[in-house]
Amino acid sequence: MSSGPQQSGGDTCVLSGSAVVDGPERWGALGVQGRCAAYVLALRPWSFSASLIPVALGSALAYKLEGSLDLLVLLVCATAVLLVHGAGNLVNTYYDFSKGIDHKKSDDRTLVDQILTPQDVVMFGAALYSAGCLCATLLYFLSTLRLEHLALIYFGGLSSSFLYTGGIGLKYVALGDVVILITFGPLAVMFAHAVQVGYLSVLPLVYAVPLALNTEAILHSNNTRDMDSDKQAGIVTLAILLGPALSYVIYNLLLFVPYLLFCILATRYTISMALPLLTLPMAFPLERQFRRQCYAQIPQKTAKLNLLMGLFYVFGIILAPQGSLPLL
Ligand SMILES: CC(C)=CCC/C(C)=C/CC/C(C)=C/CC/C(C)=C/COP(=O)(O)OP(=O)(O)O
Ligand SMILES: Cc1cc(O)c2ccccc2c1O
Repeated sequence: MSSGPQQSGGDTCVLSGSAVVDGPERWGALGVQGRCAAYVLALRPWSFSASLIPVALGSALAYKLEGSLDLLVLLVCATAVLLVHGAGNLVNTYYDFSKGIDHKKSDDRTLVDQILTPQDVVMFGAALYSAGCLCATLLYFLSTLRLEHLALIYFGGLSSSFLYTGGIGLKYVALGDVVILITFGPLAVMFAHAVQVGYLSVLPLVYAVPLALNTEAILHSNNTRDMDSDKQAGIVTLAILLGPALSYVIYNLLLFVPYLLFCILATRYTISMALPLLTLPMAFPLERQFRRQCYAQIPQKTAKLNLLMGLFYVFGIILAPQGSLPLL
């Protein structure tokens, strides 16, 4: 684990480093337990709330607006989405390593530090995709959603998770942000809603907007932090195209526009929509850290904010008086 001071933008940033790495000898010495921990950490579980919250949001909407909530369907749906997300993270680990993008100082050093072999990562990713497909099959039997609709959304999510870095590698041509905005927002929310109510609806897409923007803030801070090494590796991200100053503007928009939307919802519809505003005090230190270019832990801290903001958003929907939520 790296820790120490980093001079940046005239301020000193304290680096607390990634939680993943201790060195291959240590993992080897830990035996089966150590290998299991290596597999779990390779998934980068700190990011999982980004896919679980949209599932909670879609299910809360189904419960509140249609009165439908099946806990088993919710559990299987959350597992499917988590498995596809985890597999996407592994595909990202594999391709970033094979293209020489991950290095000794990267957030993800599973392959760089030989904690796992590329073969391990490929096998693990394939196992997660297979388990995800099993869950989708189970959902077909548990939900009344038509097969073609279920397959369309599920395989849309699965192919996005692969194509983010695999195949054409959308992340490498500055399209990663679009993939994240769509998959972690509208797609996952619509999926969770559709398996509960049994049909596709545009309403969850609209409710997904504030959450999707905040989730994209996680990725954008990640890409801003990695700007120099990504440039050296010859890939193009939105952060590289924009540069540090505009990237800061975009980060602020992604961080604060959702709060503006919650203010509008709270004043025009129901006060319970003001609940996510309770996380505003967590957003200001992130803005300051970004401005000082202390990027080290911003993605993880933004993910924490995303989890809390998302939870308050879901509670806000559940607590809203009947008939008070906008139906478009
Ligand atoms: C609707 C269904 C069934 C599923 C949706 C499930 C989801 C949310 C899938 C998205 C999977 C996906 C695109 C994963 C990629 C995650 C990601 C942004 C990894 C980070 O990549 P880097 O930008 O390389 O970050 P690092 O620098 O930390 O490696
Ligand atoms: C690993 C990782 C890293 C990220 O920066 C993410 C950002 C948004 C959503 C998911 C992410 C993720 O899984």
